[in-house]
Amino acid sequence: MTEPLVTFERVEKRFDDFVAVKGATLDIGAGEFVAIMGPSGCGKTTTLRMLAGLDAPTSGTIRIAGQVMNDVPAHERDTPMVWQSLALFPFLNARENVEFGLKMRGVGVSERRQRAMTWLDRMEIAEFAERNVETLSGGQRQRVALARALVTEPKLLLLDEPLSALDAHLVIRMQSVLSRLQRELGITFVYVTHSQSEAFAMADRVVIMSQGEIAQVGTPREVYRAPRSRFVAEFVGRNNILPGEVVASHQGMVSVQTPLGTFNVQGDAAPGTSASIVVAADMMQVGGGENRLTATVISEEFVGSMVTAFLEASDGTELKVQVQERALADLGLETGREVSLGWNTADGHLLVDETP
Ligand SMILES: Nc1ncnc2c1ncn2[C@@H]1O[C@H](COP(=O)(O)OP(=O)(O)OP(=O)(O)O)[C@@H](O)[C@H]1O
Repeated sequence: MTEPLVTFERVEKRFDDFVAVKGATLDIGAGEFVAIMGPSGCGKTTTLRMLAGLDAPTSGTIRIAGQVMNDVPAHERDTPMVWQSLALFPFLNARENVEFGLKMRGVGVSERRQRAMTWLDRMEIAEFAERNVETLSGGQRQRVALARALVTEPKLLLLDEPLSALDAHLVIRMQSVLSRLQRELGITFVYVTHSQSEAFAMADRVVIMSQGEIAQVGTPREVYRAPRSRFVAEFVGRNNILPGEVVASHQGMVSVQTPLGTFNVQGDAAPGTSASIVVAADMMQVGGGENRLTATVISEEFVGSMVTAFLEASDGTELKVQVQERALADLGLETGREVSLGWNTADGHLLVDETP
């Protein structure tokens, strides 16, 4: 990582007796796009609000560019926040909304007008500059909000579910706008979202939170292919999780005995250890693979050109296989059919149970 722009050191936030964020330790590099994700109530927004200066940590230290920020109020920071509800001024037009932050900083009329227009142009909405924001579409308003946040050229932009009110097709469009903008400007983005696809599509690294704690930090690929806990394995993507016990261990390879059979996986754990094998749905094969089991097709879910087939093994374990829609018939993945599933040992991931 480049020199961290943001550091959280054992940050805790309490609301009376309730601990919303616990012991958060995290570095965010300058120019990084970091997504914070996790289930509702896990502490994502509280983490972002502490970065914005809207909430102060109860303990621990937050630094931005090396400076301790714990008690620096929002208006003395250069950390604008964009969120779903936008908070544009309804009585101002698009340009005036964008100019607002510059006006507050005492930038003169002609300079602020010119800077606002530059940003509206960059966001491809210059033609709507003089329109009242109430008359703009959701996507156009979101671009005004982004232009307003970026016109002061901050080093750090905070985004809280900024696309959640938009239609699906606009979300995809805005994702590419945001990604391009972030790369071109080299601004650090911290982006809170419920949506795994949004986080994975844009972020360099994702932070997965659970009940106020950081469960894992890594690239989308790392958290998807090598989840560190059952929580992360279940939260991220369509993983098959086969719990069991290590029965043999030899030179970086272990055998895990599960109710569905004994399977090999790369890793290290002593015999007797409780562990699971995690296999991503797109690594599961129909009628192939070094580790095999049988299961019955229960249902199918279509997402674009991909299909996820849900199956049930003899002991009731739910399994998932992701395949191309056009391969579905050839693979015989029809509801009610019993099929052989398998995966190659190198495609499995060992998850040693956390000690309670
Ligand atoms: N001002 C407050 N007073 C009391 N409790 C609060 C306050 N703000 C947040 N909380 C609690 O802290 C927890 C974390 O809230 P937070 O808004 O950070 O969650 P989140 O992960 O962003 O959730 P969501 O995805 O639903 O927005 C929640 O249980 C919430 O009720």
